[in-house]
Amino acid sequence: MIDIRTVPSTASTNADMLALAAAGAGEGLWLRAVEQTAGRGRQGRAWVSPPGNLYASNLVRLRPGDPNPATLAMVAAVALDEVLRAYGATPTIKWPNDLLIEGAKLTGILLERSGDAVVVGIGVNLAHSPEGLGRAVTSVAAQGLGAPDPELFLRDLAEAFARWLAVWRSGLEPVRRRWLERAHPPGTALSVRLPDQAAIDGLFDGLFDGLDADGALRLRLASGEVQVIHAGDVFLI
Ligand SMILES: O=C(O)CCCC[C@@H]1SC[C@@H]2NC(=O)N[C@@H]21
Repeated sequence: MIDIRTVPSTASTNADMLALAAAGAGEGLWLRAVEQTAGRGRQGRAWVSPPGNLYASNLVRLRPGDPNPATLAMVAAVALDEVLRAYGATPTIKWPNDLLIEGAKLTGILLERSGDAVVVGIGVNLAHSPEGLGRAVTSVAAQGLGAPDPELFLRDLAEAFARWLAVWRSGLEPVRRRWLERAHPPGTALSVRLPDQAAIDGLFDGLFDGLDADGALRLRLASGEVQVIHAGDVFLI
């Protein structure tokens, strides 16, 4: 059952949802904050969170036989893509889980796990595109579409997420197929930075070669070899 709670301000809805999960909250709970004072991004980065954009976290309780929990980011991405299209935007998905418009970042997805609880945190630039990520950013409003009401947007997103979650539970493949339909095409030039940036081989350039069956990125290197990448930052080049 979908249950949406809204608070005016908090440090991070992901942190709050992890605490709620530890206290026994059930699947389907969403927490939205009008603003966050310590929003969390991927790989330890901050997520600047002024009022006007969507900041929300959702709780999934893993069940035996569920696909790889990391692929819940794909569930979030295809649900977000569907709702954004209903609002008139035409994003492109970039691995692992960014939605972009003309190369500029529109959304962020952060998964955090504790035992059988996976918190799916979602930020969507509805009204503003906060700078400081070191990359191009955009918002729905900047696309000339008007800024959607975050609460109404979240209701649509919660419904789409629940539907795609049920699909995911029947197997990853339909989610993977929709993800690929909405992603940049095969052959797109990508640059990948692995999480351990100090590693001597931490940067790969190559061509997008789809996803493997588990949702990992396939990158075709200049040598022709395909590198399968499970975690990292990906840039369009
Ligand atoms: O770096 C990214 O791309 C992921 C950003 C995720 C931000 C969202 S906003 C709601 C939830 N609460 C957080 O603290 N982070 C996520």
